[in-house]
Amino acid sequence: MIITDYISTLADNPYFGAGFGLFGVGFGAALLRKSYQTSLILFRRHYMITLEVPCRDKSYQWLLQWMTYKGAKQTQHLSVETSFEQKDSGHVKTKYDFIPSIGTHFFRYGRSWIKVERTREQHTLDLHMGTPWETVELTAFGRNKQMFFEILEEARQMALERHEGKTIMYTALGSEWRPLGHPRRKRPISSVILDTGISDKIMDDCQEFISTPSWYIDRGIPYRRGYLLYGPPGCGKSSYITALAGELGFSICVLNLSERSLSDDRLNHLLSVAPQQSIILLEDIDAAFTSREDTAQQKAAFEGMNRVTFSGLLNCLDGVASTEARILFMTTNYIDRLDPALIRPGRVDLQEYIGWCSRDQIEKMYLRFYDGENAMSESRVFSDKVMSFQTDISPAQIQGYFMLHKHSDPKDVLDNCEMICKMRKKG
Ligand SMILES: Nc1ncnc2c1ncn2[C@@H]1O[C@H](COP(=O)(O)OP(=O)(O)OP(=O)(O)O)[C@@H](O)[C@H]1O
Repeated sequence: MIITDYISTLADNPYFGAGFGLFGVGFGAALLRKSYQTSLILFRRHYMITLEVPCRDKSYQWLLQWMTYKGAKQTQHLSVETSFEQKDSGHVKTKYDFIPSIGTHFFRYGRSWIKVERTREQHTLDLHMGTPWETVELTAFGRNKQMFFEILEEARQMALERHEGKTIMYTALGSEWRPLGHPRRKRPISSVILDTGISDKIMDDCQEFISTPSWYIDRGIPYRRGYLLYGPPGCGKSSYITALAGELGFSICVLNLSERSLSDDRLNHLLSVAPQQSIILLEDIDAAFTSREDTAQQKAAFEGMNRVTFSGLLNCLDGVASTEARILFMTTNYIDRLDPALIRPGRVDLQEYIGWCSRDQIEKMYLRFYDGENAMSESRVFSDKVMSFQTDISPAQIQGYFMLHKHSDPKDVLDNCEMICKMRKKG
């Protein structure tokens, strides 16, 4: 009784009525907001698709390029990426690419709209690169993931087309491979003139290796092949490997074993994450390690120079078998300084001496540089003269000499041959 009296007095109280009304409005608004949020979440969950691409992923760079070409026209908020491109004429051109900046952008892709959110974490670093952590998130209506596959594939194709006819050189940065400068134009294999049969022998071996993965896998043999090119400087070891990579459509990952920050673990990691279809190149391998039979004094000179140990390197070379072809090239000027363990079969499967010019090489080099009507006979005279010096001549010396006589008469070229001996051994 007392309670009903109390309620009826409250109902008559205008302040209470107004308060209750306000409470009702607030409650209603909160309910509306909550249900709006819930339905938004449900809508996003069931009717929208999202793709997050972190900067560590391989497709991140492709996607940025894709956004540069597809999206930059459709947004007004841009950041710039400056690059230099060398033309065939040698002229260097500066290029500015506009990438949609950090923030939210809307692009049209086919008939759909996509929201592209590029974010950069101020407090998180990509520890390997030392750069701020970035992600790109794509959001679209619908449930069809196919669109994202198409975008990634388009971005990948775009990246491949940019590199068509080029050889990409990679260098190790932290625990990752990063392109070193711009992709270079492929060097024609015919421009590197080695002694008869050597070029074909290496090329055939590589091609045979690449085309027979199942042969290795069926027999439980690790699917990798090691090559050693040795010989005096300036005879074409590096040039040949570059040309070979171009011919095979491979990129080149150059590793400097003398680098101080390279540890056994990092080397192992780098070898296992090398880009697909790439040649790993360890140049001047003798500079990093000497033969174990060398004197203690010599050993001491190398100890502490870097953190890759000899046994660490051997382990890395023997590393985990992968289904991806691994082609590793080593070069040295001094094969006798190498430890036999480093070049035993399995680590080095094919070794070739790339030596001083033979008569045949000299003639072929002449014909590559001069193509007058008497070039054939001139090339023979030229090679006779060079051979008569009875001294070791490298192709780099011959190339250096021809460069001095770019526009000279053949007669001048033949008459001044002695200059070749004065050229530095490596051009
Ligand atoms: N066999 C060759 N045919 C054509 N050009 C060559 C040849 N050998 C060397 N050259 C030229 O000489 C220069 C030096 O050659 P390269 O660096 O390939 O020699 P290398 O044997 O790797 O020397 P190093 O042992 O010092 O590294 C290049 O410009 C290259 O074009």
